[in-house]
Amino acid sequence: MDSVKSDSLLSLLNTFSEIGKVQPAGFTRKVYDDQWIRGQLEYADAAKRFGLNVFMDQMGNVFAANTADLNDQAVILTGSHMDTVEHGGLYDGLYGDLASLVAIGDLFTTMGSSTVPLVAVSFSEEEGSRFETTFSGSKFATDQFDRTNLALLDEQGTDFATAREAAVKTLNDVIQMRSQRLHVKEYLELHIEQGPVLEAHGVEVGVVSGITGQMRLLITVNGKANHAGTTPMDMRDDALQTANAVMNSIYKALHQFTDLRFTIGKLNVFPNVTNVIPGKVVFSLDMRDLDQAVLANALAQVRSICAHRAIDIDITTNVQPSRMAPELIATISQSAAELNLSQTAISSGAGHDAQVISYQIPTGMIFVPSVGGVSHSPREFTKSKDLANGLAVLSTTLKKLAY
Ligand SMILES: NC(=O)NC(NC(N)=O)C(=O)[O-]
Ligand SMILES: [Zn+2]
Ligand SMILES: [Zn+2]
Repeated sequence: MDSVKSDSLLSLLNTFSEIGKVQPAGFTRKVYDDQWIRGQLEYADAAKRFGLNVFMDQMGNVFAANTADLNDQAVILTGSHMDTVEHGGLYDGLYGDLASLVAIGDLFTTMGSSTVPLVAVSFSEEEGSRFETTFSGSKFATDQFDRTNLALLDEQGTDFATAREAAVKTLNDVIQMRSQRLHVKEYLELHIEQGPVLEAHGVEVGVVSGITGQMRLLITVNGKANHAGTTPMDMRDDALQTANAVMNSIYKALHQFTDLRFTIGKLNVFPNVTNVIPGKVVFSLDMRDLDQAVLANALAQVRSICAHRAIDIDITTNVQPSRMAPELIATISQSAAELNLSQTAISSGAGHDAQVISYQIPTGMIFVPSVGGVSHSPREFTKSKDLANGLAVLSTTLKKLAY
């Protein structure tokens, strides 16, 4: 595999190792914040250096095409997301984001225009780390975005619409707006595995077969805030005590499922003061399974645990499991074989833009190993050799599909 491509990728990753860097370690680029804007601008600059044609949409998704003249043509789209979780790693999203750009830029430099136009994309948001909505970039690009999400507030009380407008305006000073939706024929996404399977089996490339369904709930337990010293124990309505009982029942009930993965990862206590009985508790519940019926059953159990109490359940994410397109699985697999890389079929327990896009457009995904299976952590790491392998598979696949 040629080193020019992987050198460009490593040098771009190096540039981005300053964008959104936080102390003591890791990266935080939440959608529309200053570091996110910096990232999208840097992405656009890199795309221009490759001679690609850069444009954006109203959501702040940034695109780079290998032709200036797209019109209505069906294109092949490839990319990932610019946003991170709070204190995330360098590679989640950004790897596929930058590798797509390098792959298309390099093919354009060495082979010129393609028969089917190639477009790289840096999606605005996938993680749901600023607002309680996920995949808003890829959903917008495929007309699946629910506009009621524009009213969602972040923790500082800024709404989605206002944050978006300001960021998009800044980007639009240097990136041209294209209001016409792209006509996408096929979508490809390269991503780190974020789990331990490839490394454990000593396999270089994962050809993704499907992506788990995902349901995220916000559960609000209501009680009555009152004085910690004067309110007798049998006369209080302590929201945290109720939440604690409910969480324990949820752990117990959901542990009965065989494959379900569930996490209570967020807990907010109000007013969160030592000498005040908690008046309200909000906690998250993230549930994943490849079988939608299992998720529906788990949800029913959670609802029954919460019934007859002052509890509200808000479903903030509900994405169906998805299958990658057989013909793209075959092409990716063939590319890996031609490059003499070891490969395996793998399903994804993480959600991806590829997931929501696959509901509408034939989609394929490529994974490379994550050291120690660590992700959503500053300790996330993928070796340069594996980064280069993934890029080579993506590039070979794009060449087969578009030239
Ligand atoms: N690739 C990801 O880390 N995705 C994450 N984010 C979404 N939106 O699924 C997740 O939680 O799995
Ligand atoms: Zn992630
Ligand atoms: Zn990701």
